[in-house]
Amino acid sequence: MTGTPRVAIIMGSQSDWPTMQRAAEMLDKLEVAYDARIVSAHRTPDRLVAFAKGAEDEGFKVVIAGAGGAAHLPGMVAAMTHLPVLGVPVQSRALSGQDSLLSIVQMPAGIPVGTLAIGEAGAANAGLMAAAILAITDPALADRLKALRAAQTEAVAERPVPAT
Ligand SMILES: Nc1c(C(=O)O)ncn1[C@@H]1O[C@H](COP(=O)(O)O)[C@@H](O)[C@H]1O
Repeated sequence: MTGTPRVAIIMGSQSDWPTMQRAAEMLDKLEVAYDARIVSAHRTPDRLVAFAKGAEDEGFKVVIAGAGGAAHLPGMVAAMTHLPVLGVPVQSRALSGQDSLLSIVQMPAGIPVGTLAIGEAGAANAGLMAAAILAITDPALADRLKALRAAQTEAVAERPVPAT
């Protein structure tokens, strides 16, 4: 997707990309430019601070942050930017993503993270949510969002195909 990226997709590790790719695919479908980066509160704290403090100046309007386990990334980014931050709990092996979910969703009042569902569905919905936020001031994108939803509705059969 060309154009200045309006959405930043950040993730704590390369291992999160198969999940976070669902957000990227949704934004591709909706023709929304994004930039995907690996940023970790734990392993690359300086990169985290530089990203979060500079995100607005870079032209981003929404941040999607995915992390697993002790998922401090979304909350730490939210602490350092006024941009809306959408958190995606990546499914962890040890605790199936319950740890990721709880560490992202339980923010103290004053620093919000819009938390999505665990795993790929959450990542896809984060892409949709980011697009919906941008669509408030972008009528062409709003039309593309409506068309995508209509196509999704159209694709649902009224009756199930008999099991073989
Ligand atoms: N939760 C975080 C953060 C963070 O919150 O900053 N940085 C990495 N991680 C997570 O560690 C998990 C395991 O990472 P590795 O697969 O690299 O060992 C990943 O799901 C990542 O998001």
